Amino acid sequence: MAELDALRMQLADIDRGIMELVGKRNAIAKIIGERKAAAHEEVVVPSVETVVVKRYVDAGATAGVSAAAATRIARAVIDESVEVQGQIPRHAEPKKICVVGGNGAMGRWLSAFFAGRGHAVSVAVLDPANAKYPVMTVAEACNTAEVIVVSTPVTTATAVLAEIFASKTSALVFDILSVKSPVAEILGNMAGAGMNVCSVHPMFGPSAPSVAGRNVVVADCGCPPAVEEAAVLFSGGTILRMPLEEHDPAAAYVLGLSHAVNLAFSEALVRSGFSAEMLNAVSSTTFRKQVAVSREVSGENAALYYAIQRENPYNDAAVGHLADAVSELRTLGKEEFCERMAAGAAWYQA
Ligand SMILES: O=C(O)C(=O)C[C@]1(C(=O)O)C=C[C@@H](O)C=C1
Repeated sequence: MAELDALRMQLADIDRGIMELVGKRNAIAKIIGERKAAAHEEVVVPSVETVVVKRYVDAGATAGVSAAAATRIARAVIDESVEVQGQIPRHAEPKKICVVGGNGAMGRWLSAFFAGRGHAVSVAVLDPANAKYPVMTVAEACNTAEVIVVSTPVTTATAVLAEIFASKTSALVFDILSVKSPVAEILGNMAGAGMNVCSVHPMFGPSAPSVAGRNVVVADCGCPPAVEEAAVLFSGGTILRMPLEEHDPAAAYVLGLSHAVNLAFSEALVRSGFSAEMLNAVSSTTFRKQVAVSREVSGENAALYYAIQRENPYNDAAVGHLADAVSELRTLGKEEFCERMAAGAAWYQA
């Protein structure tokens, strides 16, 4: 026992040393982050990350650490420096920004995010008593705000955009909907009428600690300068510029399909009659990973997830591929099964 205790104390010393080193690494990452913030550069640099991961794997090989563990450790320290860099305030030219729907989960996230960057944030909300920022109406925002963010559910976004359209405001206007088809026409009409409008989709939820390392789609609906103006507001994130019509076909896979897989997985578990406790006790590696994702998905905003399944017209095809693939899996011969598995592996490699 005494021997084990002594060995554990040695490990404790090493663990503290590792944390000290990670802290030193964070401090350097912070300085790099400050330089990036000043230059409005993205936090994540994938080419550098590849070099860093390789460095860990190579050093691990010399030190007797498996490549898998070295990769996980590399990812953990890189993710940590991305979060550190994400907390660094980015000083943009301060703007008067009104978040319509500022009491919703993403509305609150955006309000805090913009306020944290020194912008003057106001909100247009149905329940002013619960607002955390000064409240104004959409009409007032059209007269006074420099940026109007439509962060309402898809069901009300068109009416809000119509009111903004009618005002002919000169403000930068964008929505943050997960599905763009229902608003594509009005956004195009607004741009056609010379308004400063684009469409943004932060590819993360309201629990994100910062925009660093997270994808933000900034879609062009006919006014390219609006895309650049909106991109600056999200500087530090990984900005993906695309034409608006390309958003929903891709979102059908990165949102619709991946949600459907996880919802169906949870549904199958509910139908199984087994308890979570029982299956977790016998879990395999794949089951454990899948449960972690599906469990998180099952706790998300159901109304939003319903809209993502139903409002994107491209979803049917994406989820249709899933339904076909699952039903065919049950009858495929061995050879075809192996071919399809190989085709899947090749798709990821490409
Ligand atoms: O080299 C940088 O630019 C860093 O910010 C450091 C670092 C790292 O932790 O190694 C972090 C984030 C980048 O994506 C790449 C590398």
